[in-house]
Amino acid sequence: MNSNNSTPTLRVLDANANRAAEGMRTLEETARFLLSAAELQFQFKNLRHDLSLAIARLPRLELLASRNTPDDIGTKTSTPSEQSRPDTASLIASASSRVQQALRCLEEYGKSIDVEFASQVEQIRYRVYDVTARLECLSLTTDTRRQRLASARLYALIDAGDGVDEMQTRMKLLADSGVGVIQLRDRQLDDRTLYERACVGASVARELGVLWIINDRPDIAFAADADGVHVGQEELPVTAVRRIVGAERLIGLSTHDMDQVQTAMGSCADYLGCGPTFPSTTKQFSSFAGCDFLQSVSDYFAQLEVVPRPAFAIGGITTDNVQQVADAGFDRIAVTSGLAGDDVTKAARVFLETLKTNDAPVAGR
Ligand SMILES: Cc1ncc(COP(=O)(O)OP(=O)(O)O)c(N)n1
Ligand SMILES: Cc1ncsc1CCOP(=O)(O)O
Ligand SMILES: [Mg+2]
Repeated sequence: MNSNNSTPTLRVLDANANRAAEGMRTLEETARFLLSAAELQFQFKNLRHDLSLAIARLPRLELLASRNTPDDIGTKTSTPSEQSRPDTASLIASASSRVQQALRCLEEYGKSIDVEFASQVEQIRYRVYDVTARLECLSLTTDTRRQRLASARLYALIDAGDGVDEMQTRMKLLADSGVGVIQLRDRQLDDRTLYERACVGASVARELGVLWIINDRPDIAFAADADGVHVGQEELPVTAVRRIVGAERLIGLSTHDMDQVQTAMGSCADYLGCGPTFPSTTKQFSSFAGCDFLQSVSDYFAQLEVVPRPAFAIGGITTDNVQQVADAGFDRIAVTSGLAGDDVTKAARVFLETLKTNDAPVAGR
């Protein structure tokens, strides 16, 4: 091919090499900063590197000389969907499709210039299929966790019970009764047993379709592939917890006053525990934030311009006093003993019915 004939081909190659590299960089940054997916980030980095090696086979000077951006009619056209990127999953899907299309163009047009170049690009394209699918799956799982959290009204805290079977039976009963989130809170277990129970619970929770949260221990939540971790004000700060558990897992944070709630709203916590509301048989307290605190949280959330985080009232909540929680504007609760008795199904029904009939402005929507 003489140089005049090859100029349009080189323009296609130049434009698509840039498009593919830009798209890969977008996906790499998404893996790194939004999803904390180190292995996928590494894969995209390798792909970018291998693409540059393949491009290096093309005549660089001629490629640059063929570039004519001002006259490129394609730079002036964009579709409405290019202007809006609603969520991470759509951003990934759109960047993946751009990269794949660009690689296909490189492959087809590259054949006329260098067959080995086309074959290297083909291999890169296959790897891109795999890595982008994994990234998209990861982001969809992440979004699903937050969506499931947003629709949860009942959150149960359990200990590990007398054995795996008992824990599993309890989890099933809770899930069947309408509980959306279950937390493993057991301060008696050694680390090894806690980890093993966390692993079993993670797989049981997946089957039951409930979220599985580990109390206090981001390391165990991550290692056991739980859905998240819950931490208190005296434990690791949520920024440090986020570094351990990654972007896709949920982080819950306990709050006891309005300063803590406001700080939490500026943090990367996914949900709040608000309390203690009433005296509890599960944990001793010398003072109580009470329903006044819950009411202040509801009032504060109602005047926010941003969407508040889901907030669960906690501490001594029973079927006898849950109406007071609802009256304070909450429609989410986290409960241990109130869902540990013989008739869990009945208690859960009363809780859900009381919270549902709440007409007051609701915290966390
Ligand atoms: C949903 C939820 N809210 C609050 C807590 C309490 O956490 P913390 O203050 O760290 O106290 P301990 O549970 O660690 O004793 C919670 N666990 N879950
Ligand atoms: C862990 C915790 N943090 C505040 S209250 C509480 C205990 C919740 O259990 P219960 O519902 O039995 O009071
Ligand atoms: Mg704690």
